[in-house]
Amino acid sequence: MNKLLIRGGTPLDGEIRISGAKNAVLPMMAASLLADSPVTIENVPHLQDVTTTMELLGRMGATLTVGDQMSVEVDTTTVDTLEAPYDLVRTMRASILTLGPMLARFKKARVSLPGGCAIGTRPVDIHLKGLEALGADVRVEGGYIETAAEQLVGARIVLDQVTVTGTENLMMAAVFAKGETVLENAAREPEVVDLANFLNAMGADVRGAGSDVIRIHGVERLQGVRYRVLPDRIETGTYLVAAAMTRGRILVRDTRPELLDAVLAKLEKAGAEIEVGEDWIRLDMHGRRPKAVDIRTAPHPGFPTDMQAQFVAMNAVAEGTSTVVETIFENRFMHVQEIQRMGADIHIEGNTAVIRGVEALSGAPIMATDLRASASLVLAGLVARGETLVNRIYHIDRGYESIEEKLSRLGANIQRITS
Ligand SMILES: CC(=O)N[C@H]1[C@@H](OP(=O)(O)OP(=O)(O)OC[C@H]2O[C@@H](n3ccc(=O)[nH]c3=O)[C@H](O)[C@@H]2O)O[C@H](CO)[C@@H](O)[C@@H]1O
Ligand SMILES: C=C(OP(=O)(O)O)C(=O)O
Repeated sequence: MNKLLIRGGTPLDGEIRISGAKNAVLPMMAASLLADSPVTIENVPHLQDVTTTMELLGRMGATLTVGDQMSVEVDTTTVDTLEAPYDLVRTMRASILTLGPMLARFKKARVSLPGGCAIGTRPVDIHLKGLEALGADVRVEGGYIETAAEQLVGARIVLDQVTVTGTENLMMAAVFAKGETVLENAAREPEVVDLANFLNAMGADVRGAGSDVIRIHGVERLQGVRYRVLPDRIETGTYLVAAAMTRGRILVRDTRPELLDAVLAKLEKAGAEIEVGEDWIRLDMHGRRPKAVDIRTAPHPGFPTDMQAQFVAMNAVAEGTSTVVETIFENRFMHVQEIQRMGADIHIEGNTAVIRGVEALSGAPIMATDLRASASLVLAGLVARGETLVNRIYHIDRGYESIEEKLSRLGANIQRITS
């Protein structure tokens, strides 16, 4: 099993480029099931989740071709198996995103229930209620969601809770529905907007994405397009935090600063000097220790839960005491006990972590439990004295492209150990 060995203590210094967004490319690959001619997605990141999605679409019978410029062509005209099986869904929850498009285009779908994961129970009840509201017959049997509908019909759907993949699934399900579908209390994440733009480029009529009301007018068909996926704002934020907590400086290229307002505001509060251009962000700590910042996660445009763990790691070595409140997932503090093993002073009470910044962490063997928790442990390793060995890094490979190469380019002492 692969591990990362980190020798901490070097301030990061240099520049890197950001990859395409995992959480935008995965729904787009699923949405390619809606097109009746091949779709080409550009700026596809080299991630385990992308490989899993390619395998999933391949098993359905789609033809996938990897092209130049990080592009992937998906031809779903050859699809003959309308199922997302458990062995793939269990490794990647985002497989649930095939449910809406499969139902819309092929009138039926069978998708394994994703189940819980390290960060929480993560039910999909809102996805299923929404499909029923569109007129689908939905049954859960033997761990599988089975759904069918000859013709979906537009409806007004008020989502009980803001859900990103729920919004995306229903948006995709509704593209061929008769009449208008209105999604209220919709997620406003940039990846939802990117998916809507992608669907519209294929010929769909989706309006209002980025606000909490999305209107979808059903159309007859969607055709293939060439589309470039937006940059990954969470990868961007992770490298910025890495630079801030090592008291370093960084230039991040090929990103979109306006997608990170909440994160950049917190980094400035932590003492970082930040400069932005159209597609770049420069952060400089001028060698200073970061100041602790309070965090409360919230749906976009609030502070992203996917950046919470990284800020916990920064606060662990920052000057002062902070509170970090996780409001989206009930169990997203798995990184805390590992960072404590490195000498951090953190107390958890319910959904709140109280963090007293310490001068230094010390390297230790630690265990990654989920994607962003793993990233936070790597960050902690970068500032720790001595060696940190991060185990179970397959979680990191789900969402970070070549993390050790990018960090090495910034001067970090990090290497992958394969065994
Ligand atoms: C592939 C992808 O885009 N993943 C992102 C997506 O996950 P995902 O779309 O799974 O997360 P949701 O936005 O759905 O989850 C938000 C909250 O709603 C709850 N909920 C959701 C659906 C439902 O049917 N019932 C229900 O109760 C969840 O348990 C959670 O407490 O948004 C999360 C929140 O920004 C991010 O952390 C993930 O990185
Ligand atoms: C929780 C995440 O991803 P997923 O929804 O794919 O598990 C994440 O990207 O931090």
